[in-house]
Amino acid sequence: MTLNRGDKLRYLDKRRGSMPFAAHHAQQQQQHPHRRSMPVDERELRASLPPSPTDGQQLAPHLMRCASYHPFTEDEAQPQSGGWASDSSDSVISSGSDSERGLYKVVLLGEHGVGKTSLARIFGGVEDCPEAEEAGNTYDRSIVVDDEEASLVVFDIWEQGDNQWLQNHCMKMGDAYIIVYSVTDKVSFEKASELRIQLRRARQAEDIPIILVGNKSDLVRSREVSVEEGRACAVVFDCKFIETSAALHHNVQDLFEGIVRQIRLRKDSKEDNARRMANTKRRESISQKAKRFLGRIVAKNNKKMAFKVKSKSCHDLSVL
Ligand SMILES: Nc1nc2c(ncn2[C@@H]2O[C@H](COP(=O)(O)OP(=O)(O)OP(=O)(O)O)[C@@H](O)[C@H]2O)c(=O)[nH]1
Repeated sequence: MTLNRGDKLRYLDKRRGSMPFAAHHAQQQQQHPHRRSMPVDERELRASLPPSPTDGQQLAPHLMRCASYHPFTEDEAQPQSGGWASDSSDSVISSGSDSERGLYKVVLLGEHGVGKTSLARIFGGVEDCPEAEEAGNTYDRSIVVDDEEASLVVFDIWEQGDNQWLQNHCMKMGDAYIIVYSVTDKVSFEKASELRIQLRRARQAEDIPIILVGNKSDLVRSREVSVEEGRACAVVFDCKFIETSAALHHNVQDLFEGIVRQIRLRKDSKEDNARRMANTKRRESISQKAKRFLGRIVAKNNKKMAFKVKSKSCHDLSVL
């Protein structure tokens, strides 16, 4: 959706229904769409974070309803109960970050017209709804991936141009990022690389899940970016890669499931590392420490090998 500059923020006060991916679409249409409200301006957007998830009412075997978000008004300096209210009345407020509570913020980045909104609307299940144009720019829902529920809030608020505050905010707020380009537009592909660099700068020490998405793969005749170029870019920028077609709903579900898997894999490996470090520190002798040190040097020399392995795995969204 191409909006005039400023439109995206202006739309933030609108409400958005949550519905399923295509496979469940017909079934979901009969159910009540879940709605959420968004902040009206920058002040409220700032105040609105972080929300907390509380509810997951079953909508379909694969997709579930997610908690509603209520932005704070000026008079509400901090929400009494965490800023989220579930559709059911029994909101439970817990301490800890959103990601600790299993709510993940996924931010879409990319040039104008590459298909960010189309992908987000498919995720939100509202692409064919008459209210889609009226709706806001965030899409929240819970999805079941590998038999485990995860709640995602997908933010389609990125704006190219000179809204520095919004851009900085986008770069900092995400638990995961989807950088979209159009395979029919080389400039958008180059922009995707720039965005990856910007993101790396903004989140230097962090290992955030990022998926590079080549959208519009259905437009075969006007393709300007090959699959190989996309994959090579993902390897260089150390992120995952997938081609999608929002028009055909191709790979869109895999994309959002993939982002959940990438988030989980990092979370698991962080926990494993912490556990391993604690154990190692306790037991490690000097000779073992020396071995580990040498191991690291050898690993550095094997970078070329690592590159090859990575290029094979960058399209596999279920591994690190
Ligand atoms: N053929 C084809 N068209 C697509 C696809 N995805 C999006 N489009 C079309 O491309 C145009 C732009 O799509 P949007 O989803 O609005 O793109 P956007 O990135 O949100 O654009 P901005 O809101 O301007 O940043 C629309 O006309 C879409 O229908 C796709 O996979 N295939």
